[in-house]
Amino acid sequence: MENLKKQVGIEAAKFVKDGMIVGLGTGSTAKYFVEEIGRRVAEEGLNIVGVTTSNVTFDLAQSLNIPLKSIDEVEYVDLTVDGADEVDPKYNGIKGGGAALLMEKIVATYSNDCIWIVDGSKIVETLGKFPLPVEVVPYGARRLLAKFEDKGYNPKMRLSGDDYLVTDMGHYIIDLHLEKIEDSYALADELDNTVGVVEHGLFNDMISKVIVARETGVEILEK
Ligand SMILES: O=C[C@H](O)[C@H](O)[C@H](O)COP(=O)(O)O
Repeated sequence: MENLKKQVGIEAAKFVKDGMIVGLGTGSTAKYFVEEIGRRVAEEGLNIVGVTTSNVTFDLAQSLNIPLKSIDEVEYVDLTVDGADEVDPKYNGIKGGGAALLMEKIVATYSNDCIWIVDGSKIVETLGKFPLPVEVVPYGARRLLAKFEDKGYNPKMRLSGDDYLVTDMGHYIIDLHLEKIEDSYALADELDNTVGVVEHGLFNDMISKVIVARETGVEILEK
């Protein structure tokens, strides 16, 4: 599995060219992409600026001496490469398994192009088996939990040890165990309009390509 993740990380780095502003994703797959960019900066003199999507990725990129700016210091990002938890045939997906969805979605929103890197197990017919992360403000989080419960969304507060997990942006995560998302656009609209929800892990129409690693080889799926 690690080998598959590494393969797609390295493959995605081939889309990065000199002079680009590059969104650096988060997670166990995106880590290999960031490491490959770090290698190219060090060994090939690749000249890019990275924009990170979490504190973990910031620390990794900084340790690799990748020049960094925050999303507020750039007008746009040329290309963002990130992992995903599930991807459907419309190239919509679920992200946020690692609790980084808010920064990831902000960086993706200002990116001219986004690529996801996944192993074959993440490609699904219908989204929803993977619990959908919803980032919420702490104030009123239990009320929101009850509201989602009433809707039959099977919500669970995400924990870190015995406490609620706190995201890099200081929020909580409620995971919706939906099993099946019939209409990811309708659900995204509903969550976008729910008071107390800061962001959710449905990423609709945000990417151009998925690079998939399987035991049989790497495949690039283009929208
Ligand atoms: O919050 C985390 C991100 O959305 C990750 O990109 C996603 O969870 C996939 O992570 P991994 O590559 O570790 O499966």
